[in-house]
Amino acid sequence: MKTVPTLYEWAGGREAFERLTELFYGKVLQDELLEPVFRHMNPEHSKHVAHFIAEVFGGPKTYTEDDNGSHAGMVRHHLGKMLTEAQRRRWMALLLDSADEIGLASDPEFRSALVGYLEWGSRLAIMNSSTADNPISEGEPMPKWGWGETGGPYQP
Ligand code: HEM
Repeated sequence: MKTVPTLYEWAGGREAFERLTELFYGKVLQDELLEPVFRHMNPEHSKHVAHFIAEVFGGPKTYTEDDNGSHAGMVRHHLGKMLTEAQRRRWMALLLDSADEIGLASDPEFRSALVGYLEWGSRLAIMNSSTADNPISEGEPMPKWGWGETGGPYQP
């Protein structure tokens, strides 16, 4: 039986995600729509986001174990930020430009999974940014993303 690699393995592991977010947040700070919301980001921000996505994609538990993060903690960073759809679209565009520029795997299957995850996560980030109440409780597991489908319609 063939073993299916995780998205994390396919992408090239931790280093690939760290390169991706490093380039991306450099672009963000040059962008007129996004710079105002990221101006005061933590110096570890880029690494934390890389580790979050890597863990969701089946990599090691770096975000939850070494960075002291959690799913609820990640969501908390977005609460009350009042992010807009225009900012989300720019965020997506710059992240996908960065993926191309670092030469991240560009096969249709990987990119479909990557874009699917980023669309899902970025839309939730915008929704969460318009409330003060965290919809995710402490202790809830990290999301998991693989090669397949999301598995059902949106449930509020
Ligand atoms: C898949 C989508 C996303 C993921 C996985 C994600 C992940 C994260 C993580 C892990 C943090 C905490 C970083 C830290 O510990 O320093 C964070 C913070 C933040 N994110 Fe996101 N995010 C996503 C989408 C977005 C989008 C679309 C926006 C805005 C357009 C956004 C805006 C922010 C802001 C403003 C912060 C706080 C920055 C600060 O510390 O000042 N995020 N995000």
